Amino acid sequence: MNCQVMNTSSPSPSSSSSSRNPIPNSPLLLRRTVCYSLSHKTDRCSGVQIGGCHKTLHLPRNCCVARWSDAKRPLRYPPQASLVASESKGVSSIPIVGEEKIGVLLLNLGGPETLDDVQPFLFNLFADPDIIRLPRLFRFLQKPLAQFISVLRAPKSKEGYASIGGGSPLRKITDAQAEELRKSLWAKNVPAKVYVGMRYWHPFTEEAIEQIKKDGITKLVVLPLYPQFSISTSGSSLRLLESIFREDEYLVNMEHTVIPSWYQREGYIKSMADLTEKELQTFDNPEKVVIFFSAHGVPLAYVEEAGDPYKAEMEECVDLIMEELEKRKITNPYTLAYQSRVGPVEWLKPYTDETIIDLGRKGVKSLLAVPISFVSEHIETLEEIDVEYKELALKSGIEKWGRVPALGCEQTFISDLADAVIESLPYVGAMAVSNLEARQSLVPLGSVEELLATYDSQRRELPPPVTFWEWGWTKSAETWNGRAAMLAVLVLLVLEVTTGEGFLHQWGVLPLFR
Ligand SMILES: C=CC1=C(C)c2cc3[nH]c(cc4nc(cc5[nH]c(cc1n2)c(C)c5CCC(=O)O)C(CCC(=O)O)=C4C)c(C)c3C=C
Ligand SMILES: [Fe+2]
Repeated sequence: MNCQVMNTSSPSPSSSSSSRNPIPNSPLLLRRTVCYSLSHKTDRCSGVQIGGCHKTLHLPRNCCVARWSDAKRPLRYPPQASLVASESKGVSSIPIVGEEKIGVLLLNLGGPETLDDVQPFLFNLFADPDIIRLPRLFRFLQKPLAQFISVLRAPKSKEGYASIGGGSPLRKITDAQAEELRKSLWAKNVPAKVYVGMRYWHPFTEEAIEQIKKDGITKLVVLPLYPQFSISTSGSSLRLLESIFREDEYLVNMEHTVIPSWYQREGYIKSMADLTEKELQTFDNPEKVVIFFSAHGVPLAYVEEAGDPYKAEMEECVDLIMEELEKRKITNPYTLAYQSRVGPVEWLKPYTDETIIDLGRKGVKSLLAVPISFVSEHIETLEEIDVEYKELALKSGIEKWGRVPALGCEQTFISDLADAVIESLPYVGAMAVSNLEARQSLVPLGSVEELLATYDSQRRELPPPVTFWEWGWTKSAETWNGRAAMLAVLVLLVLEVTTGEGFLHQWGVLPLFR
């Protein structure tokens, strides 16, 4: 990990080119061009489009949209001397530029810090309606269901966390990133305080917001630490923020903007290419290595039914990294697959495990895994990729396995995040910048409410991505077993709630409110 992990208390301040060579028969071959239709088509839509264009995003008329290149014009801030709080003097009061107090809120997932945290962490995760969205009629079952699934999943998850040292490194890494971002902003003459708000574990988003209020922040930039946008990650955190903002007079009046995704930023792409290039050099024949992008999956329905831009952003992100590598005369074969699926429903394909086996079968001997959906080391890089997928690859005939580290506090990356924050400042509180043609992200920069209105506005039901048990020998049998199990448990839960008797009452899970 390239972070100097700090023990800060929290919330802490803080195109296709013919020379490129995708794997033969890889699904990526058919999905080279990311296409999205707005009221104006963008350049990217002029490429070859095979395999179906993903959903149209309908933007609200007054949607706040920023153009990175526009926003790159230098911003005029008062010189360092006019700052009220000077970092070097160790003054702990909040930095003020003019009358404004600038804050940056980093949103992240959070992870259990000890094995005892695992089950309650899982409860928080499964209680999130953006992870399990129950039919309206069954919404009242969200918490008992979350309790049930978390208790059942905890032993398996605990094993994983035990194998990476007894807890998730996420908090420490995110705190360190926050501190580096703060330093970078100050170095660029933008004195801002940086906060960390986690979705499912400490420091919770609510805690960060309390601190932001206490500090009297007047302008807030919300920056999810996920390069690509998904309903299940950034979307979920923004949904939570929306509800917190709506109920609070201070927050309603505080100006803010959101940077919903930033996978297309030059600094991020260059940093990913740098790390990949470096790691390729550890192989005997670097040019023969297959670059294997592995992204965290989401259930297919998120993309196909709810309009999640995640898959499109992921594919475009891979394209951009490969384009950058190509500029450096690196034209290795590459592919993209999705990992970490949970439960019986269909997730984004191709799956990482199946793709590894397939590549082995095709005679690939060297593989470099690139985790691409997350910027910190976490359980899915340290355990799933480094241990499980490596083992699978070696069994499948792959002889040399490598893995690109997560970005962590890599300097170019952090500096670019600071630039993203600075470029977004003119849009804090701004409305109705409607240059759609210039829009470079599939999800526009904007305020929380506007942003959430651009996708998933109907919040349709999503099939639960998890089930309680699986058996059977075929995928289809597992699917139906899972659905039957789900239905059975729902019926049991309904009976419990209506009769006041049953196994959840025996375990003390119900009633929820005593
Ligand atoms: C972009 C990243 C992520 C997406 C998309 C995502 C969707 C998603 N995740 C689950 C279920 C679980 N995720 C778990 C851990 C976890 N997830 C991400 C990132 C994304 N999740 C990270 C970084 C982590 C690890 C945090 C850490 O502690 O290091 C877990 C818990 C671990 C386990 O038991 O496997 C679950 C469960 C779903 C269902 C989902 C989409 C709907
Ligand atoms: Fe996850």
